[in-house]
Amino acid sequence: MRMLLIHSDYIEYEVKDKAIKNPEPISEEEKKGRMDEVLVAFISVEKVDEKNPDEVVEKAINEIIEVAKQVKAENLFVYPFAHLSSELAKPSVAQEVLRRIYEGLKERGYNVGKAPFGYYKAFRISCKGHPLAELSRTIVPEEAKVE
Ligand SMILES: Nc1ncnc2c1ncn2[C@@H]1O[C@H](CO)[C@@H](NC(=O)[C@@H](N)CO)[C@H]1O
Repeated sequence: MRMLLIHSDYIEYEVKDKAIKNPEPISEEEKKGRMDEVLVAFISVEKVDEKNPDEVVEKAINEIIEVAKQVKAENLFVYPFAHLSSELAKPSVAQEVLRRIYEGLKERGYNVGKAPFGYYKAFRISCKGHPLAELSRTIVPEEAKVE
């Protein structure tokens, strides 16, 4: 899994079109969204994550919360983003992994937003620009690590 973490003044998105055959069903109001004072996690779920989805979900949640505490962000935003890797997991696995990360962050008491899965979207973001405002993380299951 590859994550790009951007501490932002705001993130806003607008759904433009379907990008896969069966995108996540969304309501009219979910076609646009905005969140202010937010740590945005752009996430590409990778093929290697299919070896142990449970483990990568847990690790991703912990990594996002660790950065949220460092930058003092109370709002989080999970953004499915298929552009951080050339070894993507299939959409069905990716959608479930992203859903579990979103739910797990909410369960830990954060105010969490998400962008819909499986669409082309326009988005605007305002990065805060401080030294910890732009971070990346790579997460792999233990068994996938080469000795
Ligand atoms: N392995 C994966 N990890 C994360 N997201 C993934 C994915 N496979 C499919 N998606 C979702 O389907 C859209 C088309 O690839 C993706 N859309 C996007 O990435 C938008 N930024 C528009 O390009 C995304 O919603």
